Amino acid sequence: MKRDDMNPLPPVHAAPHAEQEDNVVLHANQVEKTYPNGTHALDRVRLKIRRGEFVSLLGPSGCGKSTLLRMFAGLDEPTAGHVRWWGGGVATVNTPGRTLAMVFQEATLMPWARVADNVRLPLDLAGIPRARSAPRVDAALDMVGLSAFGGAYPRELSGGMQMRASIARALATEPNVLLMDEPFGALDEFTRNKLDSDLRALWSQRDLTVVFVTHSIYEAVFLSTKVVVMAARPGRIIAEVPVDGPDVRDDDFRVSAPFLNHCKQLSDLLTEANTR
Ligand SMILES: Nc1ncnc2c1ncn2[C@@H]1O[C@H](COP(=O)(O)OP(=O)(O)OP(=O)(O)O)[C@@H](O)[C@H]1O
Repeated sequence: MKRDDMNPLPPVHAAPHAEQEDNVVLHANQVEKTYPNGTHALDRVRLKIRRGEFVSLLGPSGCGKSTLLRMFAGLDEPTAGHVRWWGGGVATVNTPGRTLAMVFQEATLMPWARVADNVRLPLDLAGIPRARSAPRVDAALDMVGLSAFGGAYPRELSGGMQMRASIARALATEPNVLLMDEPFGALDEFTRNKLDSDLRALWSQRDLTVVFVTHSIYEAVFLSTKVVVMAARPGRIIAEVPVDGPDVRDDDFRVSAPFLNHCKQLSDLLTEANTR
């Protein structure tokens, strides 16, 4: 028994409202990060992420992608500059309509707990009673195509299904912003493409802002409304590239001229920045 599809529905939201300042959800303003060991992980990073965008942070190992994502998650602080959430400080997060959830590279499921119990965990921790959390868990499992697996244990799922469960756990919190740190990096290419397609479809159905860390040019172009290109030593942003693609993206998009042109453009940018 295996259903490896996130629930396909028609898209409900259009392009991000890029021109409107009040739609800025996350703002890194001249953010610097130097770790205590002296590593200069981020150099004067300026980035605005607006409501409804799907933004990928793309760059080689060590360019500070995870560091920046962790700052957006409120898990780390800049050594200079500041991060703003919906125009305010970190206390703005977790107020109504302003919630974040994070998905990590590892699924990090509790092996002794059934999938539904794993997905319910953040709701239990938030003290939400079972009567209210149960429909949210069911809805989240349905969104990622795991309705039939709520009673299974993580070991009974494939790697791709475990990542779906991890995404469901984040979605159960009904986040406005989903922060994803290379969630499909450990999966085979076929499964990764499938999950990318389903994630893109899921995003297009919801009022969701996504920030997605990846090393993969192809994945970044397929998923994103905008790709933020980073370089290392020190970690910095070298370009922001809006992706010109259809709202509904399928395998045809992966071989289309705009897709291939964007891949070439990003490859050139990365090569230039990282061979200096
Ligand atoms: N806690 C830490 N202490 C010291 N240095 C750190 C710490 N975390 C990250 N670094 C360093 O900061 C730099 C940026 O790391 P970061 O993990 O943000 O990069 P990344 O682009 O996400 O890399 P990868 O793609 O390999 O995950 C790297 O040189 C890394 O070694």
